[in-house]
Amino acid sequence: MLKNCIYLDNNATTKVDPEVVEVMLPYLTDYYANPSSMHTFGGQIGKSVKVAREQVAALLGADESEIVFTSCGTEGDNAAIRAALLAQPEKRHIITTQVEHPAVLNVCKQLETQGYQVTYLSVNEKGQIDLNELEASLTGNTALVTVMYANNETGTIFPIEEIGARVKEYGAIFHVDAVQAVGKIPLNMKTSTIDMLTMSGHKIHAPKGIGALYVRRGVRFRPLLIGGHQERGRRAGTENVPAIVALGKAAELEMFHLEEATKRERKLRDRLEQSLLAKIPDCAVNGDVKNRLPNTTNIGFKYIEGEAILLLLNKHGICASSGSACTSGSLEPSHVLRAMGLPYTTLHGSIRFSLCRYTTEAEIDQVIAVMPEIVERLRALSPFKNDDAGWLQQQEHTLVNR
Ligand SMILES: Cc1ncc(COP(=O)(O)O)c(C=O)c1O
Ligand code: FES
Repeated sequence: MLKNCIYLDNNATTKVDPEVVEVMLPYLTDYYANPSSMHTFGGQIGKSVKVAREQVAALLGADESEIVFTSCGTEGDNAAIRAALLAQPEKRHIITTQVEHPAVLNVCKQLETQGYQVTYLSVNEKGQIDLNELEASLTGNTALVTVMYANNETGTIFPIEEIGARVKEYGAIFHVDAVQAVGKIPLNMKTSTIDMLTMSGHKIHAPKGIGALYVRRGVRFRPLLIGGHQERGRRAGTENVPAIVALGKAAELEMFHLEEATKRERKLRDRLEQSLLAKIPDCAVNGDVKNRLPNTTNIGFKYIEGEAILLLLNKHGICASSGSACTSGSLEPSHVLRAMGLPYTTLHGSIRFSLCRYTTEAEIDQVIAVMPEIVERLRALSPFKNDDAGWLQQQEHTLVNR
C-alpha cells in the first residue's frame, strides 16, 4: 500500500487525524452500549454523542439541537432535498445549478421524472452563477433552492448570502451543500440565511461514512430514514457512535486549526499555482480565483490528457485528480468545466491539486519540480501542439470511439 505519497487530493478525501483515531478507538472496543439504552452505560455513551453534537454545532455556529448525524454527505443532500419537498407538498419547483455534486444533481434528475420542475442555473467562465437568472427563476411555486457553498473541482465559492436573501423573498427553503466549505472557510449559521446545510466527515480528517446535516430550528423537517426515534425523529437508525465521536473531535480540530491552516494552505497553493503558470506555457487556472477555497487549484494544460498527467504524477508518488473521484472512471470531461464553457483544448487536460493542513513546502516544491517535464514530455507526443483544430478533431474522434 502506498503510504508515503505526496497527497494533493484532499477534496476527494482526507487522512484521518491521529487525534481523531485516538478518541474514536475506545468506542470500537469498551464503550459499546446503545446511546438510547436506559442503563447508566447507555447514558454515558449518550453523553459522548451529545458532546460530539456540540462540537459539530460549534464549528457551524449552530445550536446543538440543530445537528442531525448522517452516514455521509450524500445522505445529507438527499435528506435535505426530500425533507424540503415533503414539508411543502403543494410546491413543485426546485432551483439548483449545473455544477452541483452528483449527490444533488442526480436526485434532481430523478425528481424530474416524478413531476417536479427543476431549473439548473448556468455558470459563467469562472463558474459563477448569475443572480439575475436566479431571481428570474424564483416563483411562489419554488419549494427549494439547493446550491453548493464551494465547488469540489474548482474551489469556486458561490455568494451564498446574496443567494439566500433572494430565496427568502420567495419563501423557499434554502439548502447548501457545504461538504467542501466546512473547515476551509468560517461559517456561522446564526447570521446566515441557510435553512439546511450538509457536511461530510471524510473531508475534514474524520473517517468516511459519517456526516451531519444542519437543520435550522423552526424549519419543517420530514426524515428520509423512517424507524426509531433517534436524532429526535429526524434520522432513524442506531447511531454510529465511534464515527460520531470522531466527527466531533475532527470538528473541534478544524475550528482550532482553521485560521492558521487556511493561511498556510493558501500560501502554498498560490506558490504552486504561480510557479506552474510561470514555468509551463499554454496553461491557465480554472474557476474564480478571487472567490475560491484556499486549498484548491484546478489548472488546464492545453493539448494533453489529464489522465496521462495523472499517471506520470503517480509515477513520482504524487496523488492529484482530474475532476472528482466519483466520476473519474468515466473518462467523460467534467460536467463542471463543461458548464463553464471551457474550450475543448483544455477540457481534457485539467488537473486539480487540493491541499490540507499536512501539506508541506517540500511536497509542493517536488510537484513544481516535476510538472514542467511531465507536460513537456506529453506535449512532445501530442501531434496537435498549437493546432487547436487538429486537437479538436482528435478529441471528437476518441469520444465517439470510447
Ligand atoms: C460537494 C460535495 N457534495 C457531496 C459530496 C458527497 O459526500 P460523501 O462522499 O460523504 O457522500 C462530496 C464528496 O465528494 C462533495 O465534494
Ligand atoms: S464523491 Fe466527490 S469526489 Fe466523488
